[in-house]
Amino acid sequence: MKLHLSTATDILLQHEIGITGSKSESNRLLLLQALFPNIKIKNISNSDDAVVMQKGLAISNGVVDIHHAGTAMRFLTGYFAAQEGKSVTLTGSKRMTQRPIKILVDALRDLGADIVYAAKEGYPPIKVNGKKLTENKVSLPANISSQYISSLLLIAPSLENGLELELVGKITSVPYIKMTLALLTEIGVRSSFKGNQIKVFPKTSVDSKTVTVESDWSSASYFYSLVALSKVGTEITLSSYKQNSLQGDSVLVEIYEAFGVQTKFADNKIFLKKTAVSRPSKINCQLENAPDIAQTIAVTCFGLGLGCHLTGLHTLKIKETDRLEALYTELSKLGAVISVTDKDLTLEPSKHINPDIAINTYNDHRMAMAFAPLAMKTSLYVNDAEVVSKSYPDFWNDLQKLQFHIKQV
Ligand SMILES: O=C(O)C1=C[C@@H](OP(=O)(O)O)[C@@H](O)[C@H](O)C1
Ligand SMILES: C=C(OP(=O)(O)O)C(=O)O
Repeated sequence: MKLHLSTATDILLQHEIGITGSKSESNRLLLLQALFPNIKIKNISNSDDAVVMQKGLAISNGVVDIHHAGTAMRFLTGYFAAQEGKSVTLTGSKRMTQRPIKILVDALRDLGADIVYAAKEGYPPIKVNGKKLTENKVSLPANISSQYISSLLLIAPSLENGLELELVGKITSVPYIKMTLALLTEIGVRSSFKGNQIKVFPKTSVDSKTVTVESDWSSASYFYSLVALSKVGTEITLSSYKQNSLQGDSVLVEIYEAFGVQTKFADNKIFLKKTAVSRPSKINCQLENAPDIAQTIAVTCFGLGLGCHLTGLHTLKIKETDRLEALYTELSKLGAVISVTDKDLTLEPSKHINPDIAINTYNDHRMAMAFAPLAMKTSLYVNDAEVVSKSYPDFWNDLQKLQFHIKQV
C-alpha cells in the first residue's frame, strides 16, 4: 500500500489520541502471565508484535512464526527453553533470520537448555526442546541487545533457584532491563541490579494482580515530531501516560523541549504544546538508552532545518532493517546532507526539502512513522505503509483524525 500524505499549511491541530499499551511492557507481561496465570493485563498493545506473542505462548508443539517481532523471538526462546514437554520451532520473517540470537542461545545452553539451529548457526529459525533448567548462574555479553537479558530475567522467577546474571561489556538499552525488573517487582518477585550483576529470586506463585500497561512512548514520539514541525500554539493530547514511566523513550519529554514542544502531565494524559523557543543550530543526543526514537529525532531535525549529531546508535544496524543506512538513503532523497557510521548520524542544517519524494520503508514500521510528520512541511509518499502494524496498527487512522490528507495511490 502506497500512501500520499499532505496537510493544509494553516491547520491548527487540536485533538486527543488514544494509543494502546507499550508493546515492550505488553510482551513482558504476557510472558509473565503465561508463567503466573493470575496476572491480569489492562490496556494491552494491539500491535502485531503483541498478537504474535500471544499466539506463540498458546502453542505447545510445532512451528511459531513471529514475523518481525524481535521481543517475541527473544522472549519466547527463553520461555520455551524452560517449558518441560513442549517442543517448538521459532521462526520469523526473512529479516528475523538475519537478526542474531547466539548470545541468548549460548546463555540458555549454559543453564542447561536444548536448542538447535534449524538453518544458520547463530540465527533463527531455532528448535527449542523445553526442559528443566538446572543451573542458576550465567554470564553473557550485554552490548548487543538488552532483549537477551530481559528474556532470561522473565523466566528467572520460575527457575528452581532463581537466576544470577553477570553482564559483560558496556550494557546497552539499560531502561529496557530496568523495565523488566520493575514489572517483576510489580508482581512481587524480588531482584537486585548492582553494577554488572543481576539477581532474581525464585517465586512459585504470585498474588492475583491487575497490571495496567502505560501507553507506548515510542509511538508517542511521532506526535512529538508532529507538534515540533507545526505552528506555535498547536496542541495534541495523548491518553494513558504517566510521569514516572518504565519506558526509556519517555526521555522525549526532555529532548523535544529543545524543539519547542512543552509537555504537561495531568489526569493520566500528556498535553503537548508547541511554544516559541530560540533553537540552537545543532542538536546533540546520546540515544544508547532510547534507540527506537533515533529515526523520529533525525526526521524532526531535518524538517526543522536543524543540524544534529546522534550518537549511541550501534544497535540500529540489527533492528527491523539497518536503520542507519535506511535513514541515510531516504533523508538524502529529500535533500539532506547526512553522514552515518556504524554508531552515529550527523545531519547538516538545511533550508530546502524536496517535495513529493516516495519514502521506502524497508519492512520497518519506524521508517514509515518517523517520516510521516514531514507532511507538515511538504507532501510526500510512503511506500508499503502497512508496515506500521508491527507496533501501531491505528497510526494512519490517527493521523487522519489530525486532518492529515492521506490518499492511497
Ligand atoms: O526489550 C524491549 O522491549 C526492547 C528493547 C530494545 O532492543 P535492544 O535491547 O535490542 O536495543 C528496543 O529497541 C526494542 O524495540 C524493544
Ligand atoms: C527494534 C524494535 O523492535 P524489536 O527489536 O522488538 O523487533 C522496534 O520496535 O523499534
